Amino acid sequence: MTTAFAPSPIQAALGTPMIRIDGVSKTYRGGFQALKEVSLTINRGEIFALLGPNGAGKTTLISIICGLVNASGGTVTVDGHDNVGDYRAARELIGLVPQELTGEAFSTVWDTVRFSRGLFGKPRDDAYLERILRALTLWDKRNNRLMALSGGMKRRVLIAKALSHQPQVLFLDEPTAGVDVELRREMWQIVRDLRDEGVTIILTTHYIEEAEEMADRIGVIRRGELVLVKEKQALMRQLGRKELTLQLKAPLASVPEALAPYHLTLSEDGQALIYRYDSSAGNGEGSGIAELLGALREAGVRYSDLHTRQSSLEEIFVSLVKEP
Ligand SMILES: Nc1ncnc2c1ncn2[C@@H]1O[C@H](COP(=O)(O)OP(=O)(O)OP(=O)(O)O)[C@@H](O)[C@H]1O
Repeated sequence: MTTAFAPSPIQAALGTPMIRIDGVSKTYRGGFQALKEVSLTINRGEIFALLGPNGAGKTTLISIICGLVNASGGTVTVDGHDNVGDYRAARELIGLVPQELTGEAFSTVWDTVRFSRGLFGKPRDDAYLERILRALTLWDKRNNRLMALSGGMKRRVLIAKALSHQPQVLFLDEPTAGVDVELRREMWQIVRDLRDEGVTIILTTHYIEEAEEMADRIGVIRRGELVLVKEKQALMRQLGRKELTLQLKAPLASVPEALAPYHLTLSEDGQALIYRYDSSAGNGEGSGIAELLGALREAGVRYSDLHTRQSSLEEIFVSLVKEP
């Protein structure tokens, strides 16, 4: 899908700040503090994934940026427009993809997207709407009523609606919650295509795999605080651990004393030894693997196979958000 979505000038400014969140706090009526002094800059053309356990404050933050919830303190600008003082200009730059389609069951796909565009006061542009429907493979369904669409098609209508007014920033709230693996991959491709056109993407997700697969940067929220913001690659390099698994030729009852310095773990069935090491070390020097293999030989432990694995973002995430 080439240049279906975004107005082209965006491309020129990739990497410059698009959203600035400065000291944003939120205390709900009743006194619950859902956000504490959150500051964050999101750049044009990046995919930013916001992770955090249930109730961490993700939806609150997104709702504040989109102007749906008032912050108790702090400021948000979208492409330089204050999202309170200059609400209309800021909101016009944003497309929001909610989790579920509500309401318009009897409307057709075409009417739905046209209506959404109209809500932003944008002039009618059927050629643009045709392009987005074609890009989302909804064109053949344009005269179908929403209630007659499959779950996957409905998800695409949500994206088409959010894109109908040509936003430069797209928020996706749990974009693939409850969808099957095939559709999930399809949605990921759609999001990447949007990013490639210069649309800035912010997504919340519970699927760590989704962030691992797509995000350029990751922010982790925990109890209303932004506890970490990092490039995904750097995060995985820094916090990741590598694991070497050795499949043994004969099972062991326990790890031999001579191998104690390597802090090996023996699998429950005694058939495999697992060695964990820092992923910033290579496979050679520094990782201790050469020494370990030598020590295994000396201890008479023979193995039939070995493989390495990098810890996933999921493991990193769990270690970051676990309660102290
Ligand atoms: N309108 C409200 N009034 C009072 N408390 C609220 C309100 N909305 C949210 N909260 C509370 O604020 C906290 C953050 O909620 P929020 O919906 O932002 O979390 P979340 O990270 O999006 O969670 P989830 O992953 O479950 O969607 C929660 O403890 C929630 O109970």
